[in-house]
Amino acid sequence: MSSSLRQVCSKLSQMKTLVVGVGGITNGGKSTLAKFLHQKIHNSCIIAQDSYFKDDRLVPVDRNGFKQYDTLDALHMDKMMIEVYSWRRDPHSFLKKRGLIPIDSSVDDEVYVLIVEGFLIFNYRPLNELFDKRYFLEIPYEACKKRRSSRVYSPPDPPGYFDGYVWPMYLRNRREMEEITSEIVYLDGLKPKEEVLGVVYEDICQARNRLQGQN
Ligand SMILES: Nc1ncnc2c1ncn2[C@@H]1O[C@H](COP(=O)(O)OP(=O)(O)O)[C@@H](O)[C@H]1O
Ligand SMILES: NC(=O)c1ccc[n+]([C@@H]2O[C@H](COP(=O)(O)O)[C@@H](O)[C@H]2O)c1
Repeated sequence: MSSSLRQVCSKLSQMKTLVVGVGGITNGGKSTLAKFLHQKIHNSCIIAQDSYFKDDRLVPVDRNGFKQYDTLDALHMDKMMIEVYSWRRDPHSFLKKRGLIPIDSSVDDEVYVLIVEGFLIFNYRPLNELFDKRYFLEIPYEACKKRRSSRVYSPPDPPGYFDGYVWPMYLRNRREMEEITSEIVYLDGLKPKEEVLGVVYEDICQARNRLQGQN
């Protein structure tokens, strides 16, 4: 192996990484929390599951005529995993390519933090097994229905979609998630934002400090 290649390999192996999952119910506050963490944590970035929805023409309807958006089949999980693996291979270059750190910066000792955000991130086994920390935001039926009614998706929710499709799918997906994973920190998404964000931030800082202290 050439000495420059050896140097690169050594730098990569020195990089300490933390993969944080921010999952939860629709409108539970996932993207609010993920954005806050990204703003506060140096060397962090977000990969959001929402960016991987398939084109509407590829999403089938169920027997009630509702578009089946709330399943893993509605998402390009293969493409999402390519992004995640790309970060894992070399987080420093990943951040540089996305303009999140200066192009001429060199690898530093700080932990690189990947924040993966989405409503079905813990249901997809190849992704779920990569998390060091898992957070799940939950809010009750009424609050969820209210928040969802003021959000406009593309395509927008048709009449009856929440009760006829979104809520039953939430219950089903949550059951499936709990069958495959147990190490989840549940968060009450009705609590004031500052409180929810503060608790998670402190928890991640502790995990990061522990990692940083390891040689
Ligand atoms: N703790 C909270 N208390 C009250 N409203 C919140 C809280 N967290 C998020 N929200 C609001 O709920 C809506 C959905 O939040 P968002 O972060 O987009 O949810 P998600 O990404 O889970 O769908 C937004 O209007 C947001 O401002
Ligand atoms: N982004 C899209 O293309 C799209 C389209 C239709 C519905 N949705 C909805 O997005 C929800 C998941 O995202 P949130 O957790 O951000 O609400 C799902 O409940 C799904 O019904 C998204």
